[in-house]
Amino acid sequence: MSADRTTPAVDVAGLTHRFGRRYALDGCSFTVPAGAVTALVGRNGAGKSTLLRTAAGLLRPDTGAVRVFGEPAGDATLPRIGYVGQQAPLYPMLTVAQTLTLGGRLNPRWDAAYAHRLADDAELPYTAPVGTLAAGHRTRLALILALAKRPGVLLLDEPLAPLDPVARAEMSGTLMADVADRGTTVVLSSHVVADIESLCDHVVVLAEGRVRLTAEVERALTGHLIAVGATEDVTELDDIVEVRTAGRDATALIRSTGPLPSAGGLSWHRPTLEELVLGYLRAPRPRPKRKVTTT
Ligand SMILES: Nc1ncnc2c1ncn2[C@@H]1O[C@H](COP(=O)(O)OP(=O)(O)OP(=O)(O)O)[C@@H](O)[C@H]1O
Repeated sequence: MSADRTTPAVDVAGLTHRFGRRYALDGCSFTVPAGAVTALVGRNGAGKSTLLRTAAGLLRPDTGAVRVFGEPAGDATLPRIGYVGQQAPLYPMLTVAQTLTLGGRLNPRWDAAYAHRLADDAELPYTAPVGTLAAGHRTRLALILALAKRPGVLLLDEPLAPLDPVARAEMSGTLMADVADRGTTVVLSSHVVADIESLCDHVVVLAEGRVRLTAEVERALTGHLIAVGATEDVTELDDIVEVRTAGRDATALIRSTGPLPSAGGLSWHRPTLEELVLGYLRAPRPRPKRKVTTT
């Protein structure tokens, strides 16, 4: 199944979800283009897992909706979704081989040859019970189950975190190949900017359950500048996302699509992805607009 590139793979509209009185998601809206890799970035507790679970149809939001290829996320979209949560959902008593067999029984579009190729590449021990596997092997098995299901969208919650650097590179390569060969859409959460840099075309930054930035990576980088200089000059600038001071100097992330300025007594450069993401993660929460009352 190739991705339909005219409809967003995932359309998140006004998503709000509370656990008790705490807002895990607070009016999140963004779209995920089909056939691309989108990174969901945010600090601990920002709402990434809640968002991915909602998109997977495993959690019903209080308000708002998620559509997957135009259909409301839920039972009907499950066959098109490969979801791997942080706690890889595997049966510890089953062996690797039995787990792959079960994957084949549960998923109508199961690609057994692909599953075995990926398991061979990962050097997974077929006869070992899953409960005895190292954390990295368990994660790879969970990813293989999701990939061999041949989904249209892969929703991966920190998929690379438990992997060693070699396994990380191998798994990244597998994901990239799946995207290139089959047009699979991938949404993955991560804290590691290097992973995002090497894998992702789009980025969504979440903070306190709200979307702070949603953009194509290249466009986001060319749409911002970093200014460094005397605090009184830097803080005068327009469109500041975030500013940090150190002694009498300050560094600011600024929204600007213009060329690098050469004057003004400041030093300017385009942000790296790390500077951009950190700027949005550290930016103060935008204040709610004041109501204007007329008499
Ligand atoms: N089942 C739950 N019951 C109560 N609160 C929850 C539950 N799941 C998440 N939360 C709360 O919702 C907020 C968002 O959590 P979530 O796990 O989505 O964040 P996250 O960005 O994935 O964090 P991390 O990077 O640490 O995994 C947090 O305040 C968390 O404590």
